[in-house]
Amino acid sequence: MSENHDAEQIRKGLAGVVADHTAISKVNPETNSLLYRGYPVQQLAAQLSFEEVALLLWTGELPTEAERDEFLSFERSHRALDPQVKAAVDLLPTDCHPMDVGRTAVSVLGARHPQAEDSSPEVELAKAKALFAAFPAVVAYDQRRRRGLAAVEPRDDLDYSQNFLWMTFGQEQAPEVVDAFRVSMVLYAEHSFNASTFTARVVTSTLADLHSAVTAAIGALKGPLHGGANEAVMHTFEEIGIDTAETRADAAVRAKAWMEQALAEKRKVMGFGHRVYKNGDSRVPTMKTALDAMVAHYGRGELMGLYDGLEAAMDEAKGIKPNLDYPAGPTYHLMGFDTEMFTPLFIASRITGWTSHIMEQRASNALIRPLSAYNGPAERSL
Ligand SMILES: CC(=O)SCCNC(=O)CCNC(=O)[C@H](O)C(C)(C)COP(=O)(O)OP(=O)(O)OC[C@H]1O[C@@H](n2cnc3c(N)ncnc32)[C@H](O)[C@@H]1OP(=O)(O)O
Ligand SMILES: O=C([O-])CC(=O)C(=O)O
Repeated sequence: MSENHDAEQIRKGLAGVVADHTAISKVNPETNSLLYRGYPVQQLAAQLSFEEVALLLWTGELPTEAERDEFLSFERSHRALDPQVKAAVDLLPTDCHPMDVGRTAVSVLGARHPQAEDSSPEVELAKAKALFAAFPAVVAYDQRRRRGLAAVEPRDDLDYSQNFLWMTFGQEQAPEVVDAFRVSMVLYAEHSFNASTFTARVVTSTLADLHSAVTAAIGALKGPLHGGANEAVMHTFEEIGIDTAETRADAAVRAKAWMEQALAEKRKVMGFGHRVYKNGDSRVPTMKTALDAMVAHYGRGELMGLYDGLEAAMDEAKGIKPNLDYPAGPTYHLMGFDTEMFTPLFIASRITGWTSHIMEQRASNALIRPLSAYNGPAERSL
C-alpha cells in the first residue's frame, strides 16, 4: 500500500478504532461496567486481595488456594529494594518527577535481569510477578528520600497493601486505610486499550522485551490526560485552596465558583471525562466509597465540599462526569502521600494489566504500524 490515503480515513487519536481482540478486560460504556477476565470489578474489589486479582489478570482464572499461597510467598520474597536500583534512584534529584524515578527503576531492573532477552511465556510471567513485587519498594523509598528519610525494610508478615504502606510511612496503618488502598490497586489494575497499555503493546509488537514495554508504558501514563490526572486533581484542590477549618457546604460553594470560572476560561479540568465512558466511569462509585471511608477516618469533610462542588458544577455546565482519578487523588492525599507520588501508585497497580497485555500481544503478535495521510509539501527537487 502507498501512503496516499484519504484524510477521511483518519481517526484522530484512534478514537473508535477497534485495534485487536483482548480476553483480559471488557469496558462497556453502555452498561457502565468493567469486567476483568469476565468478573465485575466491583465484586473483585469487594472480595479479593490485590495479589489474587493480579493472578487472575495474568492467568485468566482465579487461583487455587495452593497457587495463591505460592504466589504470596514469591511476592514476599521479592520485595526488597535492589541495591543497584537504589543506587540509580539516588543519582536522580529529589525534585525530579517521581514518574521519572519509576521509569528509570523499571529500566534498570530490565537491564539487570539475568534473562533480560528471554521472552518465553514462563520467563515473561516470572518477570511480571517479580516486577509486581519489586516496584512498591521503589515508590516507598522515593517518597521517603524526598522527605529526607531512610528506606524502610519490607515485612513478610504483611500483605501487599499493608507492606506498601509500611515501607512508605514506617508505621502500620489502620485496617480501613489498608482496605481503601487495596481497593484503589484493584480498580487501577486494568482497562483494555488505554494509552499506556496500547503503548506497551506497540513496543511488544516489535518483539522487544517486557521491561522495555513497561518503561514505555510508564512514559505514556505520566501525562495528565491519562494517569497524571490523579496528581492533577489534587493540584486543582490546592489551587482552589484547602481550608481544614471550613464547612463542607462553604467549600462546595468556593469549588463551584472555581469550576465555573475555569470552564469560562475553556480550561480542561483533570479528573473529568473519558474517551470510552461518556456517562460516568464504572469504577468511580467503588472508589468514591473508599474515599468516603478515608474522609470519615481522617475527619476531613471539608475536602468533600471541594469534591462535591467541582463535580456538581461540571455536571451542570457540561454534563461531564468524573473518572477514576477524581476520587483516587484525594484518597491518596488523605493517606499521606505527596501529590507527585500518586501516579507512581497507579504504575504499581497497572503493572498487572500492562504485563498481561504484553503476554497476550506476544502470544498472537502482529507488528503495530498504522498508516498516515501525508500532508507535507508535494515532491520537489533540491
Ligand atoms: C485513568 C485515566 O486515564 S482516566 C482519564 C484521565 N484524564 C483526565 O482526567 C484528563 C481530563 N479529561 C480529558 O482531557 C478528556 O476527557 C479525555 C482526554 C480523558 C477524553 O477525551 P476525548 O474523548 O478525546 O474527548 P475530548 O477531549 O475531545 O472532549 C470532548 C469535549 O468535552 C470537553 N471535555 C472533555 N473532558 C473535559 C474536561 N476534563 N474538562 C473540560 N472539558 C472537557 C472537551 O473540551 C471537548 O469539548 P468541545 O467539544 O467543546 O471541544
Ligand atoms: O481507558 C482509558 O482510556 C483510561 C483509563 O481509564 C485507564 O487507563 O484506566
